[in-house]
Order: sequence, then structure tokens, then C-alpha cells
Amino acid sequence: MPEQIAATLIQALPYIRIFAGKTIVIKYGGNAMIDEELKKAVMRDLVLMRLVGINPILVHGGGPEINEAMKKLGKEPEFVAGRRVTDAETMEIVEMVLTGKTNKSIVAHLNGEGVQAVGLSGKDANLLIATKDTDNGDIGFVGKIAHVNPEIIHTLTNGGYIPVISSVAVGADGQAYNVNADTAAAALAAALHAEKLILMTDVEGLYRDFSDKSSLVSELTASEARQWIADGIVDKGMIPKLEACASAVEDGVPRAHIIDGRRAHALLIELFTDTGIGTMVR
Ligand SMILES: Nc1ncnc2c1ncn2[C@@H]1O[C@H](COP(=O)(O)OP(=O)(O)O)[C@@H](O)[C@H]1O
Ligand SMILES: CC(=O)N[C@@H](CCC(=O)OP(=O)(O)O)C(=O)O
Repeated sequence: MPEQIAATLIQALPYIRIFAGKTIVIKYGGNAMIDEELKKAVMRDLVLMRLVGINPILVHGGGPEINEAMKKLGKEPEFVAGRRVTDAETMEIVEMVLTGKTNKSIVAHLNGEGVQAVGLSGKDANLLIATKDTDNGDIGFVGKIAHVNPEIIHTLTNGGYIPVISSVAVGADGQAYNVNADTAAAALAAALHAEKLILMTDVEGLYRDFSDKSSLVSELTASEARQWIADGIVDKGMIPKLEACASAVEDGVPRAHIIDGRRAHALLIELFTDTGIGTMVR
């Protein structure tokens, strides 16, 4: 057994060399966030990444929790092209859930694993500046990222902290905007010159045909990803995901990945194996 542990560590060495000192932006969402055992596994992967010298930056979702809070308040969630229709009251709920509850819960979990995590929203230090997103008509206070001010992230990572970011952004007038977490993660990855963007979700990756689970796509280019969206091959939450991967790559991030957050240690498998897992956009 000890030999096995040593052999595994040695196997990971070339990958550790590649990624040490590099920034990796991880979007954490879906089932991996709800299941407590998986949550622990994800937190430990992040701790390990940090300990081997990688800079993990965590952006989190929380769509299911927002849905639950809305329903409790008698509101029915509605989505257009994977984005939540966000009226003023919904915006307040989104901020309370994402920045207030989900963010602090992840921070507490990470700190419990022995690292120092700091929670932020896009409002902190003007990290994420948004304008109203009208690409899909008027769907309320949904934002698209106009600018990222990454200095606070550099300050935190230089100090040894893991930043944990909720995707609530701020407009020039101080208005809060609800930004899809995949979209926010992509903008951050580009602004931080990240080595990778990794989106963790509740499917294995992108399927050519969603009804056929043997049609998993292991690799595609950013322009193919754009074409797939235009052709209507993907819908629902996969639209912002593929858009996020395409725009991160177009903006200089070498690789973007969609991986299965239901699989234990998916992050480490993606980083520290030759084949990786899920779908890669390059
Ligand atoms: N072609 C496709 N391949 C994979 N998933 C797809 C596809 N088309 C639509 N989807 C949907 O996208 C979902 C992932 O997006 P979403 O539910 O927003 O995840 P998350 O909460 O992790 O951000 C999948 O669970 C699936 O229902
Ligand atoms: C505009 C928009 O849709 N914002 C998202 C923000 C949270 C999110 O993206 O959460 P998941 O990654 O878990 O889906 C929302 O309100 O659900």
C-alpha cells in the first residue's frame, strides 16, 4: 500500500510540474455542490491543488438553491437560453442565496479542510463589472461581464488564500446584476490569464445527442462550440457552459473543460491524467 501511494504521487509529478504556479479557474455547481460527500471530495481536491503550488480560483453556482428559495416565496423560476429571468425581487433572492448562503458555506467547508478561503461577490473591490444582458431580450437584471478588476484576486492568492466567488456583479450605477456562474468564471479565467477553465456539472460532458449517452464529445474547438449552439444541438444550462468555454478560449485561455462533478475527485483526474475526462474546448 505505501508503495502504491508513492507510485501514484510520482505519476502525478509531471502534471504538478506543468500546473505549479498556474491559475486554474473552477466553476463549481450542480450535484457536486448538493451531495455532502462529494462536496468534501471537491474541497480536498482544491486543498491538494493549493498545496502542490497551483492557484485554484473557485466560482460557484447555486441555481437549485435559488429555485428553492424562490418557490418558498411563491415565485416560479423561469429561464431563457439557460439564464434566469431576474426581476427586482428575484435579484434580491439571488444575492441572498448566492453571496449570503452558498458562498459562506463553501468558504466554511474549505477552511474546515485546513486552508484559508475568502468569499467574495463580483461587487467586492469591483471585481465583476456588468451591463444589462439583452442578447435574449429583456430578462430583467441579468448581466453580462463588461470588465473584470482582478487585482483583489492577485492580492488574495499572493497571500495564500483561495478566493471563492459568487457571480453577482455590479453595474456602473451600483445596480446588482445576476450573471450566470459559467459566464462569470470564463471572464475571470481570461482576465487572470488562467491556464485552464474547468466547469463542473451534473453530466459527463457535452453529448452530440443528449438522448444517447454514448455520444460524449471529448474535444471540440471554440468555433465548433459556437456552431453547435447556433445549430440548436445544446439547450438549457449547456448553452451558457459552451458559450463560456468558447469565449474563454477565444480570449486566450488555452483549454476549457466541462467535467462531471458527480464523479469523486473529478478535478484531480482531469488535471493529473493524460486523457483527462469530460469535454475539452481548445
Ligand atoms: N447536448 C447536451 N449535452 C449535455 N448536457 C446538455 C445538452 N443539452 C442540454 N444539456 C443540459 O445541460 C445541463 C447542465 O447545465 P446546468 O443544469 O445549468 O448545470 P449546472 O447547474 O452544473 O450549471 C445538463 O444537466 C443537461 O440537462
Ligand atoms: C443569470 C443566471 O441564470 N444566473 C444564475 C446564477 C447561478 C448559477 O449560474 O448557478 P448554476 O451554475 O448552479 O446554474 C441563476 O440565477 O441561476
